[in-house]
Amino acid sequence: MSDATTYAWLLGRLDISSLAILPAIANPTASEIVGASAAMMVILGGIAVVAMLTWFNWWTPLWRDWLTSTDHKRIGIMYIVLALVMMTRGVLEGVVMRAQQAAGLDGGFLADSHFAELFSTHGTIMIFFVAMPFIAGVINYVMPLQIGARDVSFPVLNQISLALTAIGAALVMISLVLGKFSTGGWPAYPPYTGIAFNPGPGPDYWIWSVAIAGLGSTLSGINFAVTIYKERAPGMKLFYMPLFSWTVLCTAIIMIFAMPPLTVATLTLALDRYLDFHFYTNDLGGNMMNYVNLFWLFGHPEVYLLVLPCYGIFSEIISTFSGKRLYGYNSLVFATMAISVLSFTVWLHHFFTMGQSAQVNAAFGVASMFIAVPTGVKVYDWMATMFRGRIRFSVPIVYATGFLILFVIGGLTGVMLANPTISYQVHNTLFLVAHFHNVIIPGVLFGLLAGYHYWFPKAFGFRLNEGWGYVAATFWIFGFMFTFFPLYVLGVMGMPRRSASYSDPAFEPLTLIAMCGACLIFCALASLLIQLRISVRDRAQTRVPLGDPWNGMTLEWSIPSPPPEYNFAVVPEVTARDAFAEAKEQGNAYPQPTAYEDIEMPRNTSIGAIVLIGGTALGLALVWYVWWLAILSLVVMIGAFVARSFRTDTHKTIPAAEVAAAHQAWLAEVANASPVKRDIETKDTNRGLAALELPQGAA
Ligand code: HEA
Ligand code: HEM
Ligand SMILES: [Cu+2]
Repeated sequence: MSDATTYAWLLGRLDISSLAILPAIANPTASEIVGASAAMMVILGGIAVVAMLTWFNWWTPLWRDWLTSTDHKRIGIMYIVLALVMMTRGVLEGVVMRAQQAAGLDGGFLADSHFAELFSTHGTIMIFFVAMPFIAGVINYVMPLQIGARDVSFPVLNQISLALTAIGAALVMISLVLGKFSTGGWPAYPPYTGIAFNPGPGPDYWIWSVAIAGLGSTLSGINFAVTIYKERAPGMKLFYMPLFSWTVLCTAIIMIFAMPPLTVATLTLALDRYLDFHFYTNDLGGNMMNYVNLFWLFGHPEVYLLVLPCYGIFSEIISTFSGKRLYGYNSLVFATMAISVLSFTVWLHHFFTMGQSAQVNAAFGVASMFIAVPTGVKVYDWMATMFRGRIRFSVPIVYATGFLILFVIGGLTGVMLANPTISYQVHNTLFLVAHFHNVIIPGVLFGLLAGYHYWFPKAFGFRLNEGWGYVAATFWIFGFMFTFFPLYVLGVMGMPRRSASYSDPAFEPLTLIAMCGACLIFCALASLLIQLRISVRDRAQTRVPLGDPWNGMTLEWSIPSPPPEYNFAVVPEVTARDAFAEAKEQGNAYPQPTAYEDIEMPRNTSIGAIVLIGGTALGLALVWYVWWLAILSLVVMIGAFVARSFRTDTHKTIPAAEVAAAHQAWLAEVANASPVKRDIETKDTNRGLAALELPQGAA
C-alpha cells in the first residue's frame, strides 16, 4: 500500500501535493509564482497577526472584549474588520486580473485556469466576504442605536452569524494555501463545478464557504427584522424610523427570502458532487438550467440586498450634510419597499439567452425596467434634499456625490441590459462587467465607505483624518472611472468576460487604461490604510466625546462616543421623526432623567468561538473528505449547544447607580462644554459652518 492510501482515513484526499507552494518550486512559471506568493502572504500574514497578539499581550483582551462579546457594536466592528481584510485581497486580485488582460494579447503571464480561479475567488470574496459582512457590520453597529434599542433581539445568535461568515472567509483564505479554489465563477454554474469536469477540491471550497456564510446571513436577516419589529424605543412608530433603519428592514426581509434558494442550490450541488445525485447533470433526469434559475432567484435579490442599506446610508448622509430634513421621506420608504418586492420578479434577466420563449424574456425585461422607477424616485429625492441645502462638503458627501453621478450611469446601462435584444448582443461581455461594477462600486462600496467615515467617530470617539479621506475618495472615484468605463467600450467591441487572453489587438489600449485605473484603486485602498493609521496617531486632537460630531438628527448622535455597552442610560421616548433633531429644536436634546433603572445585558459567551473553530474544521473536513473530523466537529458543536442550553446565568445586571454615575458625568461634560468646544467638535470642515447649529439645550 502506498503512503497516500495508508493515511487516507486520517487525511482524506489531502496530501503533500495539495500544498499550493510546491508547484512553484518544481515548475517556476510566472503563474505559479504569483500563486505561491499569494499563499506565502496568507501564511506570513497569519504568523504576523499571531506574533503581534503575543508581543502586545493582546490575546486576553481579544478573547474577553471581542471574540466572546455579544455586544452588537463590537460584533459590528468585527464584521467590518473582516470585510476590510478580505477587501484587500479582492482588490489585489482585481489588479492582477487587469494586469493579465493588459498583457493578454496572445498570452499574458497567468495560466488560464489560474485566471479562472482569480475571477471566481474575486467575485465570491467581493460579494460574500466584503459587501455582505461590511453591510452586516454597519447594520449591526448603527441600526439598534438608531431605533433606541439596547441590543439586537438575539445577541448570541448574532455572534454565531458572525462566526458563520468568518468560517466562509477562512475557507476561501485557506484555499490559497491548500489545494485550489473553484474555477466556476461566483455563481459556480455546473457543469464547470460538476464532479465530472472538476473533481478537485475547488468547487467544494466554494460550496461550503458560501453555504455556511449564507446560513449566517439568513440568521442575521431574521435577527435584524425581529429587532426592528420588537425593540424600537417607545413612541417610535415605523414611520418615525430613520431611513437607514427602513432600508435595513427591507434588506432583512430580502435576506430571509433570498438566502434559502442559495442554500438549496449549494446543497443540491453538493449532493451531486458527494453522493452522485443528478440534479444538475445532463443524464439521469438532471437539468443544469434548474441550477441557473435557483442561483439567480437568490442572486438578483442579493444585489438589491446589498444596495438598499447603502441607499439608506446615503439618505442619512445627504440630509445631515445638507443641513436639511430628507425630502420625500414617505416616497423614499415606499420606493424601498417597491424595490424589495420587484427584486424577486426579475431574476430571469441574467439568462435571457438560455432559450426560453421571447414572451417570457419580454415579461422579465419589462419587470426589470420597472425597477428604474422607484430608483429614479430616490435619486430625485436625494437631489431635492441637496437643493438649496447648506452643503458641508465633508468626506461622506464626496462619496455621495460620486455615487449620485456614477450610479445613475450604471443603473442606465442596467436598463439597457434589461432589454433582451440588447442583452443578446452584450451578455457575458465586458459591457456586463462594466455595468455591475458601475452599480456595485459607486452604489455599495462608496455607500459603505461613506458610512464608515460618518459613523467612525461614533464608534471610536475620534474622527478619521479628513485630508486622507478626500485623497482616498478621489482615488476611488477616478480609479473607478478609469478601470470600468473602458470596459463598456470593450464589451461593445465584443470582448467576452472571463477571458484570460485575446487575439484582437484592438482590445489592447483599453485594457491598458483599465489596468492604470486599477492601480489608482489600489492607491485608494492604500490611502484608506494610511488614513486609519494617521487618525489613530492623532486621535487626541480629534476626540468627540460629546457624541454629536456632525450635528446629527437621529438617536445614535444623542449618546456619548463611544457609546456605553447598554447604549442608552435611559431609553428615549420618541415623539417625531428625526428624534434628536426634534429634541434639539425644542431645546431638550440632553434631558435630565427622573430615575435610572438596573439594566440587564447578556453575558459573554464562547459559543461563537466554538462554532468558528468547529465550523472551519467541518468545512475543511468536507472539502478534503476527512470524515472522522467532520463527525467530530459536528459532535463538538452540537455538544456545545446542548451544554449552553443548561446555563441559567446568561445575563448580568448593571446596577442603576453605575449607569447613573456614568450618565451624569457625561451630561456634566456636555453642559460644561463651552460653545467653542462644541463648535470644534462639530467642525468637520470650515465650509458651510455657518449653517451649523450648536447642540442646544444641554441640561
Ligand atoms: C448593487 C448591485 C446592482 C444594482 C443596483 C443593479 C441594478 C440594475 N441591474 Fe444589474 N447586475 C448586477 C448588480 C446590480 N445591478 C450584477 C452583479 C450583475 C451581473 C452578475 C453576473 O452575471 O455575474 C448584474 C447584471 C444585470 C443584468 C444581466 C445582464 C446579462 O447577464 O446579460 C441585467 C439585465 O437586465 C441587469 C439589470 C439591472 C437593472 C435594470 C438595474 C436597475 O435597478 C437600475 C435602476 C437605476 C437607474 C435606472 C438609475 C436611476 C434612475 C433614474 C435617474 C430615473 C430615470 C431613468 C429611467 C426612467 C430609465 N443587471
Ligand atoms: C476594487 C476594484 C475592482 C477591480 C479592479 C475589479 C476587477 C474585476 C475583474 C478584472 C473582473 C473579471 C472580469 C472578467 O470577467 O473578465 C471582475 C469580476 C467580478 N467582480 Fe470585480 N473588481 C473590483 C471590485 C469589485 C467589487 C467591489 C465587487 C463586488 C462587491 C466586485 C465583484 C465582481 C464580481 C461578482 C465579478 C464576477 C466574477 C465572475 O465572473 O464570476 N468587484 N472584477
Ligand atoms: Cu439581476
